[in-house]
Amino acid sequence: MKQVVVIGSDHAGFLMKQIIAEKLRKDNFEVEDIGTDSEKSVDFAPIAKSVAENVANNLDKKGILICGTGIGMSIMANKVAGIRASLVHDLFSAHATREHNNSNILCMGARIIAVSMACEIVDTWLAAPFLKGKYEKRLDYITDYEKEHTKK
Ligand SMILES: O=C(CO)[C@H](O)[C@H](O)[C@H](O)COP(=O)(O)O
Repeated sequence: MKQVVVIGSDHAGFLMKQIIAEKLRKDNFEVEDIGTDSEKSVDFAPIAKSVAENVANNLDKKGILICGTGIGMSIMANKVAGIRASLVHDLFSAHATREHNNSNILCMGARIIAVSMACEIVDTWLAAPFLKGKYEKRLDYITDYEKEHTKK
């Protein structure tokens, strides 16, 4: 079965999102593009919320969020229980946040890195495995916190 990647951006990340979505389709991923659909100015938070809730409702999926810096997207996405969104602009972090944090959403800033670097980061992040073991125990603390504080 194809790995599903849910992708979203605001206006600042739109062009990078289009290139990454196309690249992922060529690489045989199933891409769910939730917008935005132009460079017209839009708010980042509803898009981040939509991608994060989509991934949280099906943890087999992974998400990618792109805005100018990736910061606003990561702040919003990490409010959703079950989401571990990582702001990444280098290959070491792309690999490490999968191995150590079981990151399920990748956030990037289109005003910070070139598209070629973003594509390399996406490849690295999608390919890296979660190492489990001691890293799983550390994440359990966050999951327990979410369970205690999430309204039912
Ligand atoms: O939300 C952001 C910062 O965390 C993103 O970088 C946005 O893309 C940015 O703020 C958009 O800025 P603009 O002046 O509205 O183009």
